[in-house]
Amino acid sequence: MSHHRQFYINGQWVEPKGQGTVDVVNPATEEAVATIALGNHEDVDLAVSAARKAFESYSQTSREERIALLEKIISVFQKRMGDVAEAISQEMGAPAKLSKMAQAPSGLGHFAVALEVLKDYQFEEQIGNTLVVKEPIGVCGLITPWNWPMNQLTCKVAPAIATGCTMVLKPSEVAPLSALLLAEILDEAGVPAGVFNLVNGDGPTVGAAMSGHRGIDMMSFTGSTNAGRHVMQNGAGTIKRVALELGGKSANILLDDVNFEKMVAHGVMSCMNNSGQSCNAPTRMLVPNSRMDEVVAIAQAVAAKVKPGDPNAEDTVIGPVASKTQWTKIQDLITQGIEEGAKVIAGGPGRPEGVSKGYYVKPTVFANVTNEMTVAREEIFGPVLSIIGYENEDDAVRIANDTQYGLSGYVSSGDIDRARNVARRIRTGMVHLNGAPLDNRAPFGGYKESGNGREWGHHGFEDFLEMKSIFGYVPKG
Ligand SMILES: NC(=O)c1ccc[n+]([C@@H]2O[C@H](COP(=O)([O-])OP(=O)(O)OC[C@H]3O[C@@H](n4cnc5c(N)ncnc54)[C@H](O)[C@@H]3O)[C@@H](O)[C@H]2O)c1
Repeated sequence: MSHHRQFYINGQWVEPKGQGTVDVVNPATEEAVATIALGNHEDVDLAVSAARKAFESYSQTSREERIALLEKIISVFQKRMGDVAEAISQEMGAPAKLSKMAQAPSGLGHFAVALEVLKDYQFEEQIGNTLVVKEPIGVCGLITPWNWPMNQLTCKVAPAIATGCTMVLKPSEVAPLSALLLAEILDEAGVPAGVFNLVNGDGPTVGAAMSGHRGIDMMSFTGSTNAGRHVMQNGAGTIKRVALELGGKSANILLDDVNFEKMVAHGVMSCMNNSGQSCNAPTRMLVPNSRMDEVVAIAQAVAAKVKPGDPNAEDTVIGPVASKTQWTKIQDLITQGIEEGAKVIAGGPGRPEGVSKGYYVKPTVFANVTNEMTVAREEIFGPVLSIIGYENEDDAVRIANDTQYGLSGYVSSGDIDRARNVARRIRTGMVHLNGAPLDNRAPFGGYKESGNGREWGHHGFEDFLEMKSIFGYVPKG
């Protein structure tokens, strides 16, 4: 990648107007692996102008033309999979195996799904003598986080391209390498100039300039609930659509008839995966009070085997967390958990034994947590699990729903009907039954302060489309 300090605007790599720079730090080594430029409002203006101009023609392209374009993007992306995986590990510390098997493929997956959806998406609907048409919303502002960097980028970029929108992307300044690679991929695939534009920068400068921009019709934001609030506030002036995918504190309810050995282990591992840096991670494990001792013993044994290690080592299960800021925030929350009376049954504060470099966190499990404690309420975004006891099924549902968040939920039971029943009572945008995996053709998103948009699959097209009713459009013949 030779374009670290440049932005991709109107089909070209250009010098930034903003004067600032920031280092991209590999969290495993604490060493800078690249330096990127930080843009300003002038860079945003240039990118928005390019996107507005391109919208005139790109919004008029046919379904077939966009299908051909997505096919080309997929073939170039496949060629660059190795580079993508490597960039992700460098910028945010995911183990090489996770980058290769999950992080990079999830990015490609959204292009593949968008292609399939586009092939027979219903852009028009006849209602009596009215034709309802769904049209591209216009220029989209895309802002993404660092935790699943390529996945977050493509679940926005792919539907935007598929629906005929043009866009300005600001990726996370912590992990911008995936986005620079994506720009190279889209350029090689022949995406028309101005359809996709990339400006690097920080949230309060570039992110805010985008959110408030008159030339941007819609913002699609993924990140923390706090930053999402800013985007919504800044977007209010122009009444633009603001689609938000925000934080979570998802409950994992283990009903009393599960195989505890299996599902406690699954719950611990799902929480620790990606060093706990997934918005939908099952960070609150809800178990019957009567089984607490058994659960603690299993969780302790499982967590003890999760050794954080060098992302490049083949057997590494979890790497470091993404940044020093993140490491410090996690340490503070672990300390607060202890101060508030939660019992540490694995991990705890400080770096893992024998580690002196890198932003490594000990996989930490708290037991005897009450849902009022900070570790049960705040999104920690690290390998930290809180185990909370409940009295009965109603109590479990009450605790699961007693949170500002509503992203995901997890329910396990030996009786699938019981699990399905409980799933319907959980106020979240997604629920996993008995450890079922995600499905990238189904909507991903949250209730409450976890957001208001839905990404992935054909539902993910909707944020990028406007609806127009054409009355008197009498069907012919
Ligand atoms: N619901 C989801 O789909 C989903 C997926 C992944 C991550 N997340 C959430 O993302 C967060 C972790 O990512 P993060 O630390 O990068 O989050 P963050 O909110 O700090 O940053 C996310 C993005 O927002 C930008 N930003 C920050 N302040 C802004 C502002 N005032 N205006 C506009 N943009 C601004 C950042 O530069 C970055 O690009 C967690 O809360 C996690 O739950 C949610």
